[in-house]
Amino acid sequence: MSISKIINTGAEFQPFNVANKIKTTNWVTLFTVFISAIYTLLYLFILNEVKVGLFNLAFTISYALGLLFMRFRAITNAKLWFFSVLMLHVWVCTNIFVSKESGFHLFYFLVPSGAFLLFELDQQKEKIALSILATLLFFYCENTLNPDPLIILSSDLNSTIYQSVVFFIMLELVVISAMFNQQIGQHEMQINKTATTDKLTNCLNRNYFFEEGQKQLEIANTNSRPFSLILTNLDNFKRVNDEHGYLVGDEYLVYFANVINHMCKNGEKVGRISGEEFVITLPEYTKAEAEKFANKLNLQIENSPFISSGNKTIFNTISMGIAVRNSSNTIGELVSIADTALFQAKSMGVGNIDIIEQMA
Ligand SMILES: Nc1nc2c(ncn2[C@@H]2O[C@H](COP(=O)(O)OP(=O)(O)OP(=O)(O)O)[C@@H](O)[C@H]2O)c(=O)[nH]1
Repeated sequence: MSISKIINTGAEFQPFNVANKIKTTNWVTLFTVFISAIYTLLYLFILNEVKVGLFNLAFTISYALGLLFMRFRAITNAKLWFFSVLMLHVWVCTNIFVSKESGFHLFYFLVPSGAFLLFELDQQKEKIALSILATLLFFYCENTLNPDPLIILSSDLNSTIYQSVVFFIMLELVVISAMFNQQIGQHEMQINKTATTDKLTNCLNRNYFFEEGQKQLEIANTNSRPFSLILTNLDNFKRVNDEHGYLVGDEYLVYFANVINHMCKNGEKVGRISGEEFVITLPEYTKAEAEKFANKLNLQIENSPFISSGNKTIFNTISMGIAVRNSSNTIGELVSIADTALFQAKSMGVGNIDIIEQMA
């Protein structure tokens, strides 16, 4: 089983934020299995303490069992299991295997930050309960002498183990912080995408298109450069839905958006401003160039029928209205002019283009 498969255990088909936390939990679990395995090897092969080594191996396996909970989608239980095993393990190390001089109980410091990283935002009870429990256990271990440890360590070995504990805590803190940063970054990207993009076609959504289009238009207005805009409308799209079903209609919209996007290589912005209406900004395009672009798009759609995933062939046409900037417009005004042109194109039948050039 590959590492990425283990990391993704239980995350399949989960919403983005839940999947993120599951993957992080699986990472932390794997990392802890790795650290615990190192101590198992230390007990078995350096200290020659077979009984303690086997005990520690049982804890190492117990951490890994958390992945089984994930596999069966018991997500909260998997997280609670992880922290329970961790706290019990630290307690056994400090109070049975060796003594507090080893510093094993410092691992309790990781519990609050780990709990806040791994549990969901609304799982306050779990986070607070685990943090309080870890604090209490830390003070219990700190103030309890273990007069009869299973392994009596020299002060040098105690010091080595103490330093290894501090090292692993630092390492885990770095890993936890890096994951935290990554989670925040991914969430920001996701929020940004949702706020700006049309989910079906990946074109700009209506609001963001108007923002971006306005920026482009202001540059053109300031520098008195050509600027055109095309409003496209699929002809008789209702019939596509009615004849082939809504899902095929969706596929057609994605196909249409891809055709437009493939033609846009010079900073044009493509937005989906309503169900079957797309709008394209054409910075630096004169009237003739905009017309050429529209004709090319028209031909592309008319000459290449769309074949759906269920092998349905759809021939369709588009109508377009073009607005050409000739004075200081807002993007809203240009879309509205293009809409008038589109209305005129539609009134002539299907597959037509009409163009309105603003007088200066
Ligand atoms: N599949 C799918 N259909 C959509 C979506 N958004 C809008 N529609 C459909 O688009 C169709 C638009 O219908 P109309 O406004 O009558 O347009 P039309 O059939 O293209 O007619 P004309 O524009 O006059 O050529 C309706 O059937 C809507 O349900 C979408 O996201 N997916």
